[in-house]
Amino acid sequence: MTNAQTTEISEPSPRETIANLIASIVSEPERYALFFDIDGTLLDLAETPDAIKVPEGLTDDLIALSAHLNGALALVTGRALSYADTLFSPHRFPIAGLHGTERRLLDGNIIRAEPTAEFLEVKQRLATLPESFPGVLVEDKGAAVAVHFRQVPELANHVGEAMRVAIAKVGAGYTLQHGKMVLEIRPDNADKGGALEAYLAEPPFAGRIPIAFGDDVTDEAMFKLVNAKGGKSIHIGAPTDSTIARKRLSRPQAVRDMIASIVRKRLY
Ligand SMILES: O=P(O)(O)OC[C@H]1O[C@H](O[C@H]2O[C@H](CO)[C@@H](O)[C@H](O)[C@H]2O)[C@H](O)[C@@H](O)[C@@H]1O
Ligand SMILES: [Mg+2]
Repeated sequence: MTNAQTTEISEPSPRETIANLIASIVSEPERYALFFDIDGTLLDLAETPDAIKVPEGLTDDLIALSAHLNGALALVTGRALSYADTLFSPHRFPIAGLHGTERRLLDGNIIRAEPTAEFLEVKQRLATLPESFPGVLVEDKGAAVAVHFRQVPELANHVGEAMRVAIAKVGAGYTLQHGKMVLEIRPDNADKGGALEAYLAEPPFAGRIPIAFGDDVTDEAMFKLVNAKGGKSIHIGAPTDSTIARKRLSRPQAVRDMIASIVRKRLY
């Protein structure tokens, strides 16, 4: 039977939960480290990798939020680090690219994966895939390669088959990464969880509670680490999406609104 007491101790609504989190980050910034995925989290998804838009004001808001956190804000993306840098240029955020395979260190040096000869050969062959499958798009990311079929979803099975053949040819040291209308071959020696762990071992991130935002399969590794560390994992997407994240925002605009809200509350 429901009574007044059960009502009082009921869980806060998702909106209240996010509002409480915003209030905590505003009032106690020294407690938190924030980690953002890029595509589908900070930025709306687009038809092709190069068609994404960084909304006006987002870079400034991220810079302000980073300053509020004394620098404890990093981007953790499947994009190549060098490409991710261009999105927020000339600012240089701490960034882990290629799903954690590349990472800029505090001193500015970048840890990178060295592609094997086998990988480079396979990448070259994959570049010709659009000749057999028009509409498929091959994204050369240096030490990784992505094959997109967002514009030709009916070719998903053909891309899957081509990528299974390709990964078998590449051999050890690489893995097949699933994503949104994309399959990638990337080094298997790292993931986004490992990137977070590495950041959390360094100042200004060390000793802080991690909060991670992500929308895709690759972000589950960050959520796993964050959940284990008692942090906050926030999935961007529908309530029916399969995720181990414990909180949810519906779309990238909601993430941008949350960032703007922290920044404005801090300024006023
Ligand atoms: O980890 P992320 O920052 O989310 O990067 C994941 C992949 O994002 C990009 O592909 C996705 O976004 C494209 C642009 O919106 C979209 O056209 C594509 O269908 C998505 O899969 C990027 O191109 C990949 O390299 C990233 O791994
Ligand atoms: Mg994403």
